[in-house]
Amino acid sequence: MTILVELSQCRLTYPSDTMGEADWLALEVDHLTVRAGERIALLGKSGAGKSTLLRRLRRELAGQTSWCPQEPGLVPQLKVFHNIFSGALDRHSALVNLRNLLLPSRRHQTEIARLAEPLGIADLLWSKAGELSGGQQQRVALARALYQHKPLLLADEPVSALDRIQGEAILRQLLQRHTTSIIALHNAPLALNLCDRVIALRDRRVLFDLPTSEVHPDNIQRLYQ
Ligand SMILES: Nc1ncnc2c1ncn2[C@@H]1O[C@H](COP(=O)(O)OP(=O)(O)OP(=O)(O)O)[C@@H](O)[C@H]1O
Repeated sequence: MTILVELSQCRLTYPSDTMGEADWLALEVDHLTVRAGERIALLGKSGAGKSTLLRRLRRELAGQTSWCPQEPGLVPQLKVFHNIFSGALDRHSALVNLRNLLLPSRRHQTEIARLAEPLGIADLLWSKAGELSGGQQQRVALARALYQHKPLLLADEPVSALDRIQGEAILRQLLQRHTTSIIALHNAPLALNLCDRVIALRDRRVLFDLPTSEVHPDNIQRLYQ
C-alpha cells in the first residue's frame, strides 16, 4: 500500500510561555507510517496529544485532506448552506463563490442537499448556523469536511456531540466516503468496531500502535488508567 506520510523521531512541541525557556514537548513519535486505505483511530485520555498529532499530519498532507476540527468553527451569522459551501472555496472560481454567497445556484443547492441528507441536516440548510444545537453544528462541520471531496479524512472527535447510535451511523458514512481516515475518538468501543488500526497515545508517547484485531482489553485499560 502507498505510504502517505511517515514521521520519524518527531517531537511535537509548543512554544513555552516563558521567554528563554525550551519549547514544551506535547508528543514524541519514534516512527509512524500512514498508508493509503487505512482507517486509523487515535485514542488516549484528554490531553494525550491526539489533536496535536492530527494537526501535524494535516500539515504534512496539505492539500490532500478533508479536515474536520474539534470545534466546528462555523460562521454563526451565515446559513448552513454557506458554511458547508465554504469548505471548498478553492474548488470554484471567485465569481462562482461570490454568486453562491448572494444567490446559491440550483446545482450547488442540490449537491449540498444530497450531502446533508444522510447527516440529517437537509432541512436546516437555510437556518443560521449560530442558531443550531451543538450536535447539529457538529454535523454541519462534517458536511463541510465532506464537501471538500478529498481522499483522506482527518477528523478530531467528529461525533462527540451525537448520541451513540447516530454517532456510529455517521462515523460509518465518513469512513465509507474516504479512502483513508485518521480520526481522534474518545469512544474506544466505537474505534475498535469501525477502524482497522489503533494508535494509542499516553504520557507524551505512542503507547501502542496495533491492528484493531490485536488490541486486547488490557491494552485499553492501561491506556485510560
Ligand atoms: N496551542 C497550544 N499551546 C500550548 N500547549 C498546547 C496547545 N495545544 C495543546 N497543548 C498541550 O498539548 C498537550 C496535548 O494536547 P492535545 O490538544 O493534542 O490533546 P488531545 O489528546 O487532543 O486532548 P482532548 O482529547 O482533550 O482534545 C496538552 O497538554 C495541551 O495542554
